[in-house]
Amino acid sequence: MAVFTEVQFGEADALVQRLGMGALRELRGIEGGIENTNYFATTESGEFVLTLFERLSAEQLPYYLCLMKHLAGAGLPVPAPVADPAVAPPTGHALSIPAQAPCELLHSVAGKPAALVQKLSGRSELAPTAAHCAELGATLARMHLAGRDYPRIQPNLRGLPWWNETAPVVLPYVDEAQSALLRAELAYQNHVAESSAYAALPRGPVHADMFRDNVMFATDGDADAPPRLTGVFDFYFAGTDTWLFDLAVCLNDWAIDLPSGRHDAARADALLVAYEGVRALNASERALLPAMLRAAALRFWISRLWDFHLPREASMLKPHDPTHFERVLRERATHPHAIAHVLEPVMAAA
Ligand SMILES: Nc1ncnc2c1ncn2[C@@H]1O[C@H](COP(=O)(O)OP(=O)(O)OP(=O)(O)O)[C@@H](O)[C@H]1O
Ligand SMILES: N[C@@H](CCO)C(=O)O
Repeated sequence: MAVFTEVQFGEADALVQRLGMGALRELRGIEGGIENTNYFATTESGEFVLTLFERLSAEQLPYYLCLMKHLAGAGLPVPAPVADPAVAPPTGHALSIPAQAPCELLHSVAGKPAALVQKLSGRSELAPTAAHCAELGATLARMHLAGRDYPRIQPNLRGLPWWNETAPVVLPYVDEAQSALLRAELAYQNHVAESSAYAALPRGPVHADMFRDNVMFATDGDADAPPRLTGVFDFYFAGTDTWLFDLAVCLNDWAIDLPSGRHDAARADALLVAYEGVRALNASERALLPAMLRAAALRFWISRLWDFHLPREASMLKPHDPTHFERVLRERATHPHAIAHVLEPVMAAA
């Protein structure tokens, strides 16, 4: 559980009242999450999540908050951030808006930038079936398409430049074999990023962290009804990147045998078929999927090593296990064609 910054009831109350949500009834620190401070806030008008951003700056945040608003407006199950009625939304094209311009979705609490978003109904499914993966795949593709007319651009701040910068910081903490793997994979990913096939990949705003614990499914249906995805949250690692990287992050988390790190073919197949039911992968994407699965494993191996060995103070914090993504990366690098068995049925269905 992570509450890095304690919020006084009175300060949260003042915020929700100013935003027109009525008086605050309850404020509860949230277990889970390692990046930001999160509280459930129940007010007279409903349930919300109050997030205080611990690392992201007020200049970076409008990209994420406006993206959530954009996707929610396009009908995606994404929590809409609550706007401050006293702050006028900026006018003109998003690219012409200075980063320091006031953002109606961004507030300040306990000296930190903060947002208030709708609380999603449902719960995360930590043991997903092929049916959950199909819901996820279709939603991911719809999100990619809905992001095409999102005008803001901000790089994925946990992309290749961050891996290059952070690897030397974590290398002193790993053993020789791990160090060799990390350095070799980084060299490979730098090489892939320079290729013309990589330059040709379609891109746009991507979530880049759509793990099982960032997605909700309905709990109100009968037990035999197919699962229904009710929400995607935690967009604070989003950025402009390739759609394929986003898909690879999802495959590595949703369609995997957790103990071994191997692909689960039935779940990977369901996820890809559903994704392609909304948007077909092109030839460059098919060719680079094995490389992006490795990239996605490397990204989370590095960030977990970083969080594990260089932790921050938090009153409630459980860092994730870095060795999981080391295992996934070894598996993807040793069996780059494992995903081909999954792509074949997708190709046949297309
Ligand atoms: N909009 C929301 N609706 C319902 N629950 C939410 C919402 N946002 C966050 N939560 C709850 O808060 C918990 C922590 O949130 P989150 O995953 O965003 O934490 P974080 O520290 O920002 O991110 P990370 O997953 O990167 O560690 C989630 O597991 C979920 O239970
Ligand atoms: N989803 C990430 C944590 C937040 O970035 C992980 O599992 O390492």
